[in-house]
Amino acid sequence: MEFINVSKKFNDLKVLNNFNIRFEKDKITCLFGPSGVGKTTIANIAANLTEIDNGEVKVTENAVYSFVFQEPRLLEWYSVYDNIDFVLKNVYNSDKRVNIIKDYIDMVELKDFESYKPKELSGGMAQRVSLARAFAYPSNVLILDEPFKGLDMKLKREMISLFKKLWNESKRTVLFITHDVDEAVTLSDFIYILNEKPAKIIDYINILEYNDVSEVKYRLDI
Ligand SMILES: Nc1ncnc2c1ncn2[C@@H]1O[C@H](COP(=O)(O)OP(=O)(O)OP(=O)(O)O)[C@@H](O)[C@H]1O
Repeated sequence: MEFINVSKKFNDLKVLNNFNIRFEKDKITCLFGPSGVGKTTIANIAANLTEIDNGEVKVTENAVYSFVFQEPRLLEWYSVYDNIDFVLKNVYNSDKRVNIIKDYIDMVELKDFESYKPKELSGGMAQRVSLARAFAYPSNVLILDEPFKGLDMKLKREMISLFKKLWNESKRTVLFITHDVDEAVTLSDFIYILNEKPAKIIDYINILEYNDVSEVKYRLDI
């Protein structure tokens, strides 16, 4: 997926001006940078949720998207099971759905909670449902917009390793937005460091080129 000379303004605010970026297929690419720099705007353009003013966005053919946000965004009146079922209704027949949903509920270790409603879950459990829902959906592009923000350190580490497990079993092109150095270094294959307005890529890191993550952390410590 690639942006070529993309420009986007909100009223008088130029968020992107002739902006170029590339997201590799089935890799995790991180957009790292301060609040307001345009990370969510880039993800929304990639997902075709925001129109651009100028330029070109080349998207994988048959791109299908799923999302995980900071808030789990579950349907309050539905159970854990039904929240996942809801997004799969138009995709699979009921027999197939049952198997997929059970598998994913199992993978996020919520087997005993499938009939619980979101308000009966902890924040971490609710976020696990939203991860399961995003992976259960047959997307090939996954957008993670600060999905671990607000979780304590222990929960964050658990969620990151759970994410890796799910992703290793079912790889997709991931756009991962974060402000958090540890998250960026632990999860990403590639990191774009953004700054300035309109947004500029001030550094690009291929994590695979590093044996020592402390060097990457140093580069992210801007
Ligand atoms: N729909 C919109 N209408 C007007 N302004 C917008 C809109 N969406 C984003 N903006 C503005 O564009 C700029 C970039 O916003 P964006 O949400 O992309 O930044 P971000 O890097 O994702 O920030 P954060 O890390 O805080 O989520 C901000 O100044 C924001 O106020």
